[in-house]
Amino acid sequence: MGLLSGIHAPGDVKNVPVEQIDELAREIRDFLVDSVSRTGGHLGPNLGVVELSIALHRVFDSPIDSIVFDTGHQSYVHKLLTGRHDFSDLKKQGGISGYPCRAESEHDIVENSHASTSLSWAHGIARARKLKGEDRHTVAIIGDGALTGGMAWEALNNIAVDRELPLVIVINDNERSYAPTIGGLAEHLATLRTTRQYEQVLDWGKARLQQTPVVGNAMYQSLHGMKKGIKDVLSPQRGMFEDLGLKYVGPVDGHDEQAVEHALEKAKTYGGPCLVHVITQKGRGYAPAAEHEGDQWHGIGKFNPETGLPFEVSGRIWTDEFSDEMVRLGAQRDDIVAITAAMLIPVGLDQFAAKYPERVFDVGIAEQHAATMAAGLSFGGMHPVVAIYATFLNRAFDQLLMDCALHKQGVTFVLDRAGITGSDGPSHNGMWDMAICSIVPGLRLAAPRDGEQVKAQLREAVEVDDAPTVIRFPKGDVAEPLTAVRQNNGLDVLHDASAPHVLVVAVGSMCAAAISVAEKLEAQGHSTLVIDPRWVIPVNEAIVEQARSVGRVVVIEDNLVTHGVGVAVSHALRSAGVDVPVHTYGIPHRFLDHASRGQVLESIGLTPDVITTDVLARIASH
Ligand SMILES: Cc1ncc(C[n+]2csc(CCOP(=O)(O)OP(=O)(O)O)c2C)c(N)n1
Ligand SMILES: CC(=O)[C@@H](O)[C@H](O)COP(=O)(O)O
Ligand SMILES: [Mg+2]
Repeated sequence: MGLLSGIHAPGDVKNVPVEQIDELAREIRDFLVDSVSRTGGHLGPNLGVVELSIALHRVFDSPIDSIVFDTGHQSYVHKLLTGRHDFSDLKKQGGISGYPCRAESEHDIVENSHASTSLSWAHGIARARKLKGEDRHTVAIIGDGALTGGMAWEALNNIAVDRELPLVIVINDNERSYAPTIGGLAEHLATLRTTRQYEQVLDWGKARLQQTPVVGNAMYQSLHGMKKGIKDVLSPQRGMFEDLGLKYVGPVDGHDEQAVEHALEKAKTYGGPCLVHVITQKGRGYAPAAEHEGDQWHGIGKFNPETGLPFEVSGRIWTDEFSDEMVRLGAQRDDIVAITAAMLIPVGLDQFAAKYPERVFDVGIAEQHAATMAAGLSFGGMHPVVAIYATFLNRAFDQLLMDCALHKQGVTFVLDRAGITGSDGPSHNGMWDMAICSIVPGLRLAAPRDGEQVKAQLREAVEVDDAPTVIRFPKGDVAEPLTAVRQNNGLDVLHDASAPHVLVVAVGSMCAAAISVAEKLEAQGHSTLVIDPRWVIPVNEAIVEQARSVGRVVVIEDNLVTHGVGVAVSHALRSAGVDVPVHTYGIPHRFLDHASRGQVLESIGLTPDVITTDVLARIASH
């Protein structure tokens, strides 16, 4: 690995002779395929931005200039070009993050992996530079998928009138989120791409005709006269961005490094907000990725680089339980519709979509629109199921509160990746959903403990037509079935005790851990009853009644501990005058570094051993 091993900082990128840039790009692609084959990661997006990233670091001067990546999953090449070459522990505990990370490098700015924020970040940074009179450039790189997020358009609306602001916006247009990008914007970008092909055809035609003796030049002139007409047909309104007041450069072949450099230089010297439309291909240079229909290896596990075949075949995951039950529900009720925010396959709606294509809506990376569109669908007599990752519900909180709950609309939110996800870093943990849902009047939230409960609770949820309902479950392999030993006032008893001293309230995926805690406490002489309320928000009154006859209550949840179910149970007991100690165990009130789910749970003490030891200590203290 010649050239890449010599790249320790952006200055080294600038010093690569032009004629060796293609070799550097080849080395980077070889590195990405080889390294990610051993760790897994976002191979497709990063293979698509090799030339773009090289050009960015040759035109701009990071960290004097600020390079802001949207979502950040496509920043591996940027990391390589800023001297970080050890990807052996990518996304693992203590290893390099899969997203920009300020602790790793002064070249990294936005760590948030929630899409569509880069333009707002860049607007603020550029405006600050201007106010301070600093001659520093700001460039944002936003994907065509992230550009479907409403926040990006809030930013563009503001940036467009900031006409003296030196700000470059690169649209990395690979026509994909996971699946092909949807909506009017995607169609407009396609029109611009067509224009590019049109221009190339015209340039080709001009050259040929002008070489044709006698009639050629006359024919070219008449064709040129038609150009306006053809162009209007091909791209009736090339200027959506220009109509906003933004300078538009492109479309540019994103794999022609010199062309990208030229366009970036043009944008950089423009002196005002300038948008560079770069056409790239996800998975570029590695056929198994580039030719993968589903998502062009947006995110991939370990694989054999020779064959492109996966080394890991995942077992049945929580998502599969939801996916299968949605198909069954869809057959029984034609009012059931589904909404995804550009993640049809990852959230498990692909089967439902295959059977009922007219009843699935992919709204792009637009969770806010998804939530309120669902309110509208409900008002119109449908029962929408909004399937998103738990962490992305944060973005649609006001729509959940003020459109779904205030209007008592029967909308079901299915939150995948709830709780600790781990390897995708702090902004991907689904640790806030039960906190924000707990303050929504009328909302009902269920946390299934296994696959059977996912199916059962989904069915119960879609029966509710006068309030939002939420089902939340974690990433990865579905839990072993946990059968209740008996029912008690709507509570599933998972571990029984005749005269319990301790009542453990187990939430969702923490039920197995709760049973283990009970067994350990009983080994120390403390009889313990474990219940799974199933529907955990609002607090089931039966918990309050059960708590009247015990010495203490323990609540274990895979959610923010300071604002989750535990706090709600404690409040319910206080309000009912039940004066027993309540010990809550969950995720601490801080952002968590990337590591595996198991390692993070271990690091925060959300394990049976640590919980048991703490409960025993509290019993001993009073
Ligand atoms: C608010 C939000 N919703 C969903 C996601 C999940 N997600 C991660 S990357 C991605 C697709 C991004 O597409 P694009 O911006 O075009 O980048 P590309 O992967 O094509 O480079 C999505 C939907 C997210 N990160 N943030
Ligand atoms: C970048 C992004 O938001 C997702 O691609 C993220 O990597 C979630 O991946 P999983 O679907 O593996 O949880
Ligand atoms: Mg894209």
